[in-house]
Amino acid sequence: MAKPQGPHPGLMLQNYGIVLDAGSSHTALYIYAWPAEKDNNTGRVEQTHSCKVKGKGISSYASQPWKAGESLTLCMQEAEQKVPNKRHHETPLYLGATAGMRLLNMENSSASDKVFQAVEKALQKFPFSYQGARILSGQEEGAFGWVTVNYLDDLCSCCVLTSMRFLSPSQGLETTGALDLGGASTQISFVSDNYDGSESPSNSVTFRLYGNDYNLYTHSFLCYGKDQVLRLALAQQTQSGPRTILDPCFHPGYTEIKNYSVLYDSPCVSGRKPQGAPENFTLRGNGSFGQCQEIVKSVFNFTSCKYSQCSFNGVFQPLLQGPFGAFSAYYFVMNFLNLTDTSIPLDTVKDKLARYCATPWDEVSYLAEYCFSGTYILTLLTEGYNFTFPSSCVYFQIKGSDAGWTLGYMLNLTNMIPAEAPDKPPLPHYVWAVLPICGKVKGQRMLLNTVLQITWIQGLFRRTKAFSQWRVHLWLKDILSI
Ligand SMILES: O=P(O)(O)OP(=O)(O)OP(=O)(O)OC[C@H]1O[C@@H](n2cnc3c(O)ncnc32)[C@H](O)[C@@H]1O
Ligand SMILES: [Ca+2]
Repeated sequence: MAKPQGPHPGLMLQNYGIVLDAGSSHTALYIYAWPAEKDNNTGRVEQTHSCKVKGKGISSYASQPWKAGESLTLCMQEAEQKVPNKRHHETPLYLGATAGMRLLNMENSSASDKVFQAVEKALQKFPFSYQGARILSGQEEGAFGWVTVNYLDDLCSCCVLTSMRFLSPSQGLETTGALDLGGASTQISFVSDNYDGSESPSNSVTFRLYGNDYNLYTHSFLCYGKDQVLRLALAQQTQSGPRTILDPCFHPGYTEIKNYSVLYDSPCVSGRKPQGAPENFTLRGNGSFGQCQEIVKSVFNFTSCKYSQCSFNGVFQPLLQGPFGAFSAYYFVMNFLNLTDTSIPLDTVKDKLARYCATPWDEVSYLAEYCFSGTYILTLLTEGYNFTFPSSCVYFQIKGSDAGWTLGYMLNLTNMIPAEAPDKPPLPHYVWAVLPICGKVKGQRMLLNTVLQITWIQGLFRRTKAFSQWRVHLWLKDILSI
């Protein structure tokens, strides 16, 4: 007699979840799917589709809020096509806004409310199970980015660190830090063995792993995303209200007329607008990496630190402990500049960047900001966070599914982080590049048992209503096969 056949794998019932990442520079929609038939949602979550919303981020529609809602329509229609009809009503739909809306809310909270009303109205027209739109705190953005990176956790499958990640004699696993560089803010999140969270509780997310308490350190620097930091650097150079500046972060021969009001129209710089400045100034590039780095350094404050150690601006940061996955603009910029090659030492990276910055504008001719952005990233990593290449490991995502806070956010809100070890690899394989060299990782290694389970997220999360229900079971890939 023929054996009864199970369902064809292609016909397996899937559950879906949709998250809209309303960033400062643009909005992106992500669809995630996981097998519906698994008990307790233990199947692996995969990103099945993404859609980049045309136009700028929703915070740019402050003066025409209805357009913020309209801007989402095409991607939402695409989502309607991609999620099977019969799953629409059960598919949760979330929108999380980050630094652009944080800034708008600081500047004009009623404008921010109107944008949210317009967005809600637009999203509720679709047949999904709408679960709300809100601004994420910087800590949430950092912590969910970290959850995503560690959930994906395919980080080292293609790089030299594979064996290093399982170094401990007791077969422990080291978690992976997360570095996110957006347009308006930047996040750093990692677990450091010698950090118990007491020195700076606002940077601490405490969680319990198999009977042991661990602390995630996370900090979000508002105004230190790459677009806002460019404003900070330009504000630095226009304090006397000049008509022309010679900017070393732009290519020789580059010229642009900049409007003072537009430049200073952001809470990151608005308090510093020079009195009596003319309407416009002319920015002329002179392409000097060294001088550019001096300007970029001047937007960091290294003078005050009331803790045992700080990154910058008086913000506590424990001893770095890697590896780290760097995504968003870290990847866009370093990939564009061809600087993700694992074998390039830091000095060579600097030489290459110096040559790029010095390239005349008529030989580059588009995308003027990469000299500035590359210089900012190197300065942020080495001077801001104190990465000591080549003794630290930073990986730039170079392909595969998108890393970011959205997956971690959805896993949390749907109580979906699996309670059992995954039975297949997570999202399609990540490929990461190492910059510049993966060497000895500083600090002790975190020792975990064969199964890593995050249960209660306490500390910061316990203090916020959104997290009062947080119960996470995070199983990291490969652990059972160690
Ligand atoms: O996190 P926040 O600060 O809210 O901002 P965001 O979410 O909009 O920020 P992104 O990571 O999407 O983008 C960061 C920067 O990279 C730029 N960027 C976004 N997508 C890009 C791409 O595909 N190629 C090159 N640059 C990109 C974008 O203009 C921003 O300056
Ligand atoms: Ca972002």
